[in-house]
Amino acid sequence: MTQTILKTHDLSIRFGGVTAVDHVNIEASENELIGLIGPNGAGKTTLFNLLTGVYRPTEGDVALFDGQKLGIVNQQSPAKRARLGIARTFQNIRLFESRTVLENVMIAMNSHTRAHTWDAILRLPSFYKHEATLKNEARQLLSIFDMLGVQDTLATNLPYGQQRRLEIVRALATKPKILFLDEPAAGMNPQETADLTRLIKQVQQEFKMTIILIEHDMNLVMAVSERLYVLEYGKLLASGTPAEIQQNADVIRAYLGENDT
Ligand SMILES: Nc1ncnc2c1ncn2[C@@H]1O[C@H](COP(=O)(O)OP(=O)(O)OP(=O)(O)O)[C@@H](O)[C@H]1O
Repeated sequence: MTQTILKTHDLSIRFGGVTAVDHVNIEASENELIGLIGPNGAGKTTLFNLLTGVYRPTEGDVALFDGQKLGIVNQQSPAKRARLGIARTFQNIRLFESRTVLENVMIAMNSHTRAHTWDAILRLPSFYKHEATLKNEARQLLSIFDMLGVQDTLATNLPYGQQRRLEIVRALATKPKILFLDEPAAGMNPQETADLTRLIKQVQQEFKMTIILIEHDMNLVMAVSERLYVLEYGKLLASGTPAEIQQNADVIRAYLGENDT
């Protein structure tokens, strides 16, 4: 039986007069791949910011489970949230540009494993052992993403599509239980998008993690998602399988309305 790993209860946030997320109730199970779609300004990124604890809700909450209730996301510090198993990528790329690809991944791992500061300062044997283990794990991750060949390249010198992939590798490096991807295909060319579609599926299968993604590329989101939630004006408009959503009259109207403007 699949276990619920995340569940929201009447999740809402208001900015002045705008209710950007309005009493949204969603849930995700272990190893499930969920797409979050909706017209521009529907509240998708704001919902992500609530789910990952960046924003505090005006009303409602986000609970995480691991067989039992782990805690309410927005009551935890960012470090505690990472330890609860949440990782995300952002619409705009946030890499350490002047560090190599390998260093970028190792830094992400290190922030998660919390290397012992004194070991590092004193250069104790345990420091070198820790460093070697991290390097090994980082290289394994890069190899899955076909990026071992660029491990010594500075992040800033990578082509755009590879920078986006590196962001996903960095998020995976923290060994999350839930991975949030905010428009991972934004700005990618069709070939890069096709490669990414395969990779997202591969990550879900190999790492057995829950993935929740926002994506405007309908081919990608319909190809990878097992279930979709559709937002409109901050409210949940529909949920269902890709086939159900593609035939949902309310969803078609919401998207056609967007194209009319
Ligand atoms: N910090 C904020 N302050 C005020 N209003 C905000 C803030 N963040 C979002 N909003 C408003 O909330 C609504 C939802 O915005 P959001 O960015 O979440 O939509 P979205 O579905 O992610 O859009 P897009 O697909 O264009 O990225 C919009 O009306 C937006 O202007």
